Amino acid sequence: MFDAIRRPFGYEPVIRKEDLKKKDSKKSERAENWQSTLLRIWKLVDEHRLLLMTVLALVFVSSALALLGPYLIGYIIDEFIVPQTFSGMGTVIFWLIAVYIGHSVSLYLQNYWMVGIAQAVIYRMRTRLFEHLQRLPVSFFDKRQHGELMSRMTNDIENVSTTLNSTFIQVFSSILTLTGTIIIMLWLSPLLTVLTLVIIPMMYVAMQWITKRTGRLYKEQQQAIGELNGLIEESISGQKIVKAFSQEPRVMEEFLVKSENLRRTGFWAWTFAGFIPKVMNFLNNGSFAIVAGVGGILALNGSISIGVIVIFTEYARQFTRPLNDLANQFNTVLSAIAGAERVFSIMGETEEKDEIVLNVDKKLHGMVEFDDVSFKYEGAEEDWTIRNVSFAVGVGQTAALVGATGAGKTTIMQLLARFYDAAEGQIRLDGTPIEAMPRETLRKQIAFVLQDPFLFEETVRENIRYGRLDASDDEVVEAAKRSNAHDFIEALPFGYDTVLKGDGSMISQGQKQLLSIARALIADPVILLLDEATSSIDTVTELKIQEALEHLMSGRTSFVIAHRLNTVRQADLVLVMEMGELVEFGKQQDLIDKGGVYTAMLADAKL
Ligand SMILES: Nc1ncnc2c1ncn2[C@@H]1O[C@H](COP(=O)(O)OP(=O)(O)OP(=O)(O)O)[C@@H](O)[C@H]1O
Repeated sequence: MFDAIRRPFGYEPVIRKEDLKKKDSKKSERAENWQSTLLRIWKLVDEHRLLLMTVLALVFVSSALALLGPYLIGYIIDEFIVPQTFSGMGTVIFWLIAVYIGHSVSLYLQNYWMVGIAQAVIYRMRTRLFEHLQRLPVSFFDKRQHGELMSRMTNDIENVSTTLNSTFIQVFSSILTLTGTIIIMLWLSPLLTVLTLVIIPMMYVAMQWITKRTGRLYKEQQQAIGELNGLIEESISGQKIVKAFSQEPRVMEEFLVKSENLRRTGFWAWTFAGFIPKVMNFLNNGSFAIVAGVGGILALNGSISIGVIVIFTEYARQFTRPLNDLANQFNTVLSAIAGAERVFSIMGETEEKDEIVLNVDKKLHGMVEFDDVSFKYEGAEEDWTIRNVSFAVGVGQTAALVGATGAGKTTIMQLLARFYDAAEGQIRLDGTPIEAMPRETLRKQIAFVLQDPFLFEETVRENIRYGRLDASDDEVVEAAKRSNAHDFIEALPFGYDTVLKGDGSMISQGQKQLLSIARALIADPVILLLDEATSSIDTVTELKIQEALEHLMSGRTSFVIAHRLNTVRQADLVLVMEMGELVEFGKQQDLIDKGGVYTAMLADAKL
């Protein structure tokens, strides 16, 4: 595992046989996606058609001027310098200067407008991706590392941005310059043209060899970056857990493995990419030597002029430069297309949609019914996570969910909030199936108070207001008072304006709970989903939380994942879960009288 440390420069090719097989089997799929990815990028760019046409016209002008420059130099040599007659040379030099100035101005303008188009396109892409992420179901986030998604939002979009900013113009101008150069060269000397073009097949073979490797390596490198970012993100956000379990060496070990993987893929990707200009330069110089040598002999014969040799050597240089550019840009384009492909694939993920939507404008009261509900998480090994669960909780009642860990208590709550949809059966709120309600309507009726509530890096005030964004400052304070959070908030350095850093790590677990109760209070939901804290909180805070919860729960239908006997005692109903099934359901006293699973749990002191 620590090979990377022992063998810091022990580079070896990363392409293993099994990887080759894996990638090859995906080849056809990749090619298909490429076309549609390019088409989708094009559609975004095409929205700026007029400006794009202007840019293309300017590229045309600048390419033509780039060809005209060397031609005028050759003309000056042949017409004025060789015959030593200088009259009229000033005018041609004036035009030569004008050509170069025109060339620069058109380059500047095309760049200015293209960057404008590129930034607008990237802005839209980023916004659409982010909007789409907001609408994706919870199950989508279950399957992906946060770092990987971050990488889509940042690296991949950035790669597309680079390509659009500069590569697009370069590719187009390279193609124009190449075509123009070949036409003028053929017109001046077909023989020298053939000699100049001899290098093209060589370049092609070299390019093929290199790009075959770099494309694959770039993809591997992007993947390695995503994995490493994921690990870094996890280890920073879970930093306390890492420390609490003294897992620093393991995290370091994992980091080293992933970092080593990135070093290896990065090394080979950049090494192969770095070959391209070197090989091109070598071939370029060879071609230059051939043109100069053979051109010299032809000039001695008198079959061509000195000016033509100068034009050819200039063109030979200008000729390989666009080829060089094309080769260089190839990698950027490859990684941009691969990035765009990944971005579009996320955009292609199915959003949470409200299919059969009834307009629920009546005031909801909070009667919850589960009717033979079964559900299984995607990729879960068991047949069912929740199986044939049926129960009814009346308006304003409190139901305590009890059961061993993994029994399915949280899943029941997540199904009720429609984070996931039941596979079978029906969940109803006030008699209306929840699938028939817009998710937003449903979720506005529900508030969560979790064990470890998520707080944003915002002021205390805004964290509470998160429950209902249009709540006034007075309402925020009122909610804080009713949830016993007001006193501790007032004692914070800036009171309600104190910014909570790093997910509220500066306040205690109990205080976090109080804030989350205030947030739920301000949302004024019909249904409450609570996960009772298991962590030990000091008695005073515990009492404050209890009191705040009583305020919060009064008059609302509440589901509590109960960890304390006292909570179950106070509940109207108890749901006993065992391996995804509702094994007992009823009043606590009735369950005790029955002497079943719940009684056994009490006897085993599981509560
Ligand atoms: N996102 C998920 N993807 C796949 N399986 C999951 C997912 N979330 C939970 N599970 C599995 O579903 C089962 C029920 O989990 P659930 O969280 O509902 O249990 P729980 O009773 O709330 O447990 P706990 O008291 O530990 O919170 C468990 O086996 C769990 O591993």
